[in-house]
Amino acid sequence: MLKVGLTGGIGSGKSAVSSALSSYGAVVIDADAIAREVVAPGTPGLAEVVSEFGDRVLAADGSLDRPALGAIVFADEARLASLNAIVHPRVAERSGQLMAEAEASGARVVVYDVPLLVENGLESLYDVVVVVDTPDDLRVERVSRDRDMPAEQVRARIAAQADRSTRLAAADLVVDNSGSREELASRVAELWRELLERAD
Ligand SMILES: CC(C)(COP(=O)(O)OP(=O)(O)OC[C@H]1O[C@@H](n2cnc3c(N)ncnc32)[C@H](O)[C@@H]1O)[C@@H](O)C(=O)NCCC(=O)NCCS
Ligand SMILES: Nc1ncnc2c1ncn2[C@@H]1O[C@H](COP(=O)(O)OP(=O)(O)OP(=O)(O)O)[C@@H](O)[C@H]1O
Repeated sequence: MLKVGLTGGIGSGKSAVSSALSSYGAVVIDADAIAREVVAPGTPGLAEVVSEFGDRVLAADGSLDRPALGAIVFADEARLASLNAIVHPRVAERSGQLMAEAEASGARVVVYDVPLLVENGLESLYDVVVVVDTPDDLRVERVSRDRDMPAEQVRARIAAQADRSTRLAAADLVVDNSGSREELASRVAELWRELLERAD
């Protein structure tokens, strides 16, 4: 099984790439989705987050108030490090389980979609590291256009992540997403051919 680490900063287009790879037949594991599961209502992860940050990060229904927590941690490096220390080990454990399940199921290519691959030094866990590369300004424009997130909050997250050259230095393959969605689709088709060759 070929293990692919797919990374890129906020709004680079990882989800678009991983959903196309999934339609070609890759098994996709999504770190952002796992990071939500491990702090779902009733989990020890959520209890730990509340004990660290207080009730102000709980919504009225008892779930995590993600915008409230985001506003705290992306304005303060030390607070972000505390959150990461709670969430990341749980994400690592769960994604390791899912990776093992993919292997047992006979998957040929598994793609781990993870924004913080470079930041967390995870390169050696993968046979191939794919970086989705999109200029910062375009990422700010796309995310603030498509999601309910003001441009300055997107910039705060960019500032909390590896810079472009650091991320590119870790790449075995790069997918340029500075063009249209159609251009991205044809680049992902090429990427899939390349991954299949490497899986043989
Ligand atoms: C702070 C939280 C609650 C904000 O939630 P929100 O729904 O607004 O964002 P979401 O989780 O969908 O993340 C969107 C994007 O923000 C960026 N981002 C998220 N967490 C981090 C982080 N710790 N460091 C840098 N960038 C981050 C990533 O590009 C991610 O794709 C949430 O991001 C979180 O719990 N982060 C810590 C866990 C984490 O590192 N997740 C990333 C993958 S493991
Ligand atoms: N080539 C493109 N042209 C225009 N919009 C795009 C293009 N590629 C992606 N987008 C849009 O940009 C936004 C960010 O893309 P996507 O959600 O795939 O990024 P991501 O890397 O998964 O982000 P995150 O790190 O926040 O999870 C989405 O709203 C998506 O629809």
